[in-house]
Amino acid sequence: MTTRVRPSNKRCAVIGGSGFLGRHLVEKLLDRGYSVSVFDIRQSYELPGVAFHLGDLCDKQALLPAMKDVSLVFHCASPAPASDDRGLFERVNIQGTRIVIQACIEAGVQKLVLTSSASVVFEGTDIKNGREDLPYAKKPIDYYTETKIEQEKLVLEACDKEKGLLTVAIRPHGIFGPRDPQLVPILVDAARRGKMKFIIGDGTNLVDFTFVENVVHGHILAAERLRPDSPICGKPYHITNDEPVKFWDFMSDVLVGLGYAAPRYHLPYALVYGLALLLWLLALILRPLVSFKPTFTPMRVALAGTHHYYNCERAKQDLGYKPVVSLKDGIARTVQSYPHLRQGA
Ligand SMILES: NC(=O)C1=CN([C@@H]2O[C@H](COP(=O)(O)OP(=O)(O)OC[C@H]3O[C@@H](n4cnc5c(N)ncnc54)[C@H](O)[C@@H]3O)[C@@H](O)[C@H]2O)C=CC1
Ligand SMILES: CC(C)CCC[C@@H](C)[C@H]1CC[C@H]2C3=C(CC[C@]12C)[C@@]1(C)CCC(=O)C[C@@H]1CC3
Repeated sequence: MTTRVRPSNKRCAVIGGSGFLGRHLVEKLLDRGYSVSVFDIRQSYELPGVAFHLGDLCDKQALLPAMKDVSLVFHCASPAPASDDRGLFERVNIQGTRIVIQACIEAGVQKLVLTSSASVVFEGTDIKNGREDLPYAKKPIDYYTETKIEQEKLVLEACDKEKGLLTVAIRPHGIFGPRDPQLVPILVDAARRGKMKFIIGDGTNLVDFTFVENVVHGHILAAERLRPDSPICGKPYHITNDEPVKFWDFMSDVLVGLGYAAPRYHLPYALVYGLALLLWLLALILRPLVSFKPTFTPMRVALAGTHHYYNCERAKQDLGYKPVVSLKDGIARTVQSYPHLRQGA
């Protein structure tokens, strides 16, 4: 049996702690002896040692009690990219993040760790071994990305040693793992509708998929290394599995692991992208009358048909980061965790 020690400087808050990444982060923080307040619009589980505070992060008065006596805040809340709701993304990711920063300053929080995204530099064209000094996307592909860029800028600019708030941004890419509500469920839904027979493009494009425990590891290292004299203050860090993989090999491994056929037939990338763009426009125009959500959005098609993998040397150097779970083990553990999504279940 392990005894949990809870020193007072190990009090932290996780905004978005009911979500996929947030809950994995909370579980690891508890293991490491932290006491945790979760702030979220919903409560998705119960755990001893976790105090839940329900509310919208755009409401400072609701946030402040969750930050009481807390020295470290993780901000990993965001509307899901699939919501494609510009107003919601702007309100939560931009205005809400301003409020999170104000609340941290008011509550005397010393460290703020943001979950950003490697996609802040992605414009739909190849990124090979991209480093953190790539410029932000000038033409972000969707509202999610557009507002993640602004969110990251706000948090990094808020790093102020004089005011006593230190900040850092973690940029994960393609997070996957048990309980993910996005990648595997969307993939399986597409397979069940017969839409996963096709490979978009020639199928050789390399991408990063990052097992959730590696992302958590990167966040905790960043939090623990964030000190006034450390080089990480106000900087973004790529956190990946450091094992770029062919997008369609990864999809096939997950599909086959769950009992579905791997995609086989090739479709030209430009054709599928064009169709996805048309469908997206149609959905936008018809939104007041009918609501439909295309599976193949321009963002998903771009992610499926281009190279996008990132260099995480900076995290290795400054944070001492090294993935703790390999891609192979991560895929096996993920597949095993979705018995209800198996073919025929
Ligand atoms: N899933 C992925 O592949 C990647 C995710 N990210 C980032 O990681 C973070 C976590 O993502 P996931 O865990 O995948 O998403 P998730 O949807 O599972 O979790 C997000 C959480 O934020 C909460 N939330 C949303 N709006 C809120 C509001 N107004 N006030 C309070 N709570 C609110 C939700 O209720 C949810 O529990 C997000 O910031 C996302 O942008 C970055 C790169 C890749
Ligand atoms: C229908 C198929 C072409 C694709 C099915 C799988 C996709 C749902 C996922 C493949 C890459 C994923 C991804 C994200 C969401 C889920 C995928 C599109 C993000 C957009 C999530 C938020 C981010 O910050 C970046 C991610 C990049 C990879």
